[in-house]
Formats: sequence, structure tokens, C-alpha cells
Amino acid sequence: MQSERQQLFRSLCDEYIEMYASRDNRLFSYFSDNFSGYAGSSDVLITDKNEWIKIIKKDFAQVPDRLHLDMLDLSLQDLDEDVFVVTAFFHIHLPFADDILSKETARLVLIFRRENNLWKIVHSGISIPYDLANSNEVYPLKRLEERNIKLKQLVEDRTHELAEANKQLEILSNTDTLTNLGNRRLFNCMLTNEWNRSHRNKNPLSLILLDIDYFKQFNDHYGHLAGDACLHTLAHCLLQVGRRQGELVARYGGDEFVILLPNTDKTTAFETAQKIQQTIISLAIPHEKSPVGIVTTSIGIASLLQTEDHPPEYLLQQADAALYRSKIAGRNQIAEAN
Ligand SMILES: Nc1nc2c(ncn2[C@@H]2O[C@H](COP(=O)(O)OP(=O)(O)OP(=O)(O)O)[C@@H](O)[C@H]2O)c(=O)[nH]1
Repeated sequence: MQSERQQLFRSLCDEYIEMYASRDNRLFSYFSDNFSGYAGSSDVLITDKNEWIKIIKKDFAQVPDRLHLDMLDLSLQDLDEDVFVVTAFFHIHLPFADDILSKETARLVLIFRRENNLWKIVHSGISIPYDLANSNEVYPLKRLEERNIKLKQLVEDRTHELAEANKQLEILSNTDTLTNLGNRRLFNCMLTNEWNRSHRNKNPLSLILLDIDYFKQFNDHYGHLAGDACLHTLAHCLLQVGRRQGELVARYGGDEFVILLPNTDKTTAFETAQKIQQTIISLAIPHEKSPVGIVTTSIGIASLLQTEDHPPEYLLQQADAALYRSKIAGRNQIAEAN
């Protein structure tokens, strides 16, 4: 429990702080005739009470409205019968928006001495982490303004950088690194979107699923680097032939590719598949281990009329089943879903 004396110190300190915060001229009466003090973060010791009062008046004129002092910590040292010291740590909230000073910790040291039965302040040292002396300001408002602008700019720059980085990350997470096509993640997402759209608009939606024939043997015979180059060439070819406005070409995984064809019926999807197949054949990429001597592909096609009530995955299952049938039918074939 606090002693009466401690309570007295505390209330003196509270009074002082309240007068300072409310910009109350009665504050001046607190200072001893033998006062000395440091203003702001200035290292010039003021030893003249009247000079000190002028500084406080300047402070009050600069910020006439009430401040809010948010006390973080306060210590009272009872040094002698007639002397005590207060050390207070606080944030100063100016009566206008300020991102800096309100977050910096100020430290105030006050030495009270009893003179003729009245407690007077004989020393004050407030430390705000700014050099105030140059601009002759008690609060570095100009610098605060400049720093606020710089900080805001910095925040804007960082936000922009972050948005860019997120965009890049989004692109990366949707891209197949070998072929630069969209990956399975992007395809799955687009399939749902396009399925919903075609459902709303009552448009057909088609899907071409394509798999390289005897690709294992290709890798085994020519090596994996040649296999990579082949995947790359086919990806490029699919982009050229298979993509019109709104269509998506993606690498579904391994040696499988998908082409999503919004607003496209079965017949048009089949024609596109034929064009793709022919273009790949015309590339004539040598494949000694294939019965036809060049790289060929097997293709499965599925189309949904939006009068049918199936989930998006159904389209993929149907195309996969068709692809399987084109494989067992001898490869280098196009099969449509039943
Ligand atoms: N070079 C290379 N090969 C890959 C890559 N991803 C998957 N593969 C290979 O693709 C081959 C696919 O083989 P399978 O699924 O057996 O198919 P396939 O040999 O084409 O046989 P069919 O499809 O039945 O004609 C495997 O040997 C995988 O190692 C890749 O990124 N680069």
C-alpha cells in the first residue's frame, strides 16, 4: 500500500501532467526560482525560470489544443525529506493525426523540492527523440509532417511491392514450370468457373484430353532432356492450334495436356482435336520406339450440354474414359465420350 507521502508525490505529478496536457498557464507557478531544465531533446540547459516559461508558452502556442498523454510507466524516488524525483514514460498524442510522435516513448524527469512548504520543480528534463533546437519548435511538427509523408509513401511502396509479389506468386502457383502452360491447379479452377458460366448461359462446354503415345519409351531411348524438349514443343503447338479466345491449354501432369473449350459443342471440339493431332503429326518429331516412327498423341473428348445435370468433374471423367478408349484402340486416335 502506498504511503501518504507517495500519494502526495503521485498527485503532484498527476496535477503537473494534467496542466501540461491541458495547456494550462497555471503550470508556470510550479517552477522554482532556482529552476534548471532541458527542453524537448535539446541538450542546452536552461537555467533561467523566465526563459523556461517562454519555451512552455511557445509549446502551448504551437499546439494550443489539449494533448493526450498515455502513461506507460512512472517511478517515484523519495530522495530526501524535501526532495523527490519523478520519472515518467509516456506517449504523446497530439490533437491531430500523427503516426510518429504518438508511437515514440517520451521520458520526463522532474525533481521536486519543498521550498517554504510548497513543492516546486527545480529541474525538468523531457526527452522526445527528435532534435528540436534547430527549428526552434517544441514539437517537431514540420519534421513530423515530412516523416508522415515519407512513411505513407513507404507504406504505399511496400503495399504495391507486396501486391506485385502476390501476383507473381499467384502466376507461379498456376504455371507449369517446364512448359509455361497453366498447371492442373489452374485447370481445376477454370473448369469450375467455366462449368458455372456455361450452366448460367446454357452453353455447351467441351474438353480435350491429350496424352503422348509411348512417351516412356521416348524418354528411355532419347533421354529425359529430349523428353522435356518434346513436351515443350507440344505445349507450344497446343497453344498455337488449341487456344482461341477464352480457351485454356494446361499441362494436366506428366505427358498429359488438357484444352478447355467454353461455348463449344462436340462437333467443333472434334474438329479442333483433329487439327491438333494433324499439326503434331506434321511436326514429325522422330520417335524410333513408336510403330509410326514419330511422336503421336491419343485424344479423348467430352462435351456437356448444360441441360445435363452433372458436376464439373464429370466432364474430366468422360474425357479420361474416351482417352483410354483411344489408347486401347491403337493410339494416335481421337475418341469421343459416349
Ligand atoms: N522428360 C520428361 N518425362 C516425363 C515428365 N513427366 C512425366 N514424364 C514421363 O512420361 C512417361 C509417361 O509414361 P506412361 O504413363 O507409361 O505413358 P506412355 O509411355 O506414354 O504410354 P502410353 O500413354 O500408354 O502410350 C513416364 O516415363 C514419365 O517419367 C517430364 O516432365 N519430363
